[in-house]
Amino acid sequence: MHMQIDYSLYLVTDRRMTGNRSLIEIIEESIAGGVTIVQLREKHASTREFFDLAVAVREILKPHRIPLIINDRLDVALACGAEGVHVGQSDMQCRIVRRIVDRKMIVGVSVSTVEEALAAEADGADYLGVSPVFNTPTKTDTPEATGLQGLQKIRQTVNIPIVGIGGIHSANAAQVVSCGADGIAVVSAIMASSEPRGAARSLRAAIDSGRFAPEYRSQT
Ligand SMILES: Cc1ncc(COP(=O)(O)OP(=O)(O)O)c(N)n1
Ligand SMILES: Cc1ncsc1CCOP(=O)(O)O
Ligand SMILES: [Mg+2]
Repeated sequence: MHMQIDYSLYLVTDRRMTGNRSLIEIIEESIAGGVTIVQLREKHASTREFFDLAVAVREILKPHRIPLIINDRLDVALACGAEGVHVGQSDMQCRIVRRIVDRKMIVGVSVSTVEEALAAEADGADYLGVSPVFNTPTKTDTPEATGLQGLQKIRQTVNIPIVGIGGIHSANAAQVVSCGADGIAVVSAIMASSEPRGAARSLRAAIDSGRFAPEYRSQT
């Protein structure tokens, strides 16, 4: 088994949003603001570029004991010594990933329905990315948004940790958490912010307030 993972504030990177800033600097700032887990998401990099970047990101996460998750690519995750890999419904299936790696590797799976959630849990997923909770311009090739109600249904169905992703920012993060999510995963709320440390801090405050706001649960 791997160490206990804190999924509460999950940063998913996107270099299209970094402008002239360095990805490493944004990640470091976001950690100072309270990010607990980082996914390197590179949809256009060459394999070599992806690997080199993964090694560099891993170096900065290590002293903070923050797990690195690699999007889509189990080969890159294994090669750079990342703690985990995240796969979606059109990526390598979780049960096939599990044939290759043991329980030490964190495997996350994107789901948007109760059926997908149950299948991923049975296949050995460590956590689920409920995706997308809200529509988002960051990723448009998605199934219909689950909304808070869909997220809640999935929460009531599976026993593994779940994070909400898609259109989440400091004004709605508390609701997502109060619906039972173990955390929120964000791209633009941190990556597109001119102040990633402050953005992460605001998200952290919202997450913490959501944990103490069970009243949302009965409303959704
Ligand atoms: C935490 C988290 N949840 C969902 C996703 C989406 O994964 P996927 O559906 O495979 O889409 P891409 O990110 O690969 O475009 C995610 N990356 N992370
Ligand atoms: C990677 C991903 N998977 C589902 S929605 C999404 C993008 C989320 O981006 P944002 O946090 O900017 O809405
Ligand atoms: Mg994917």
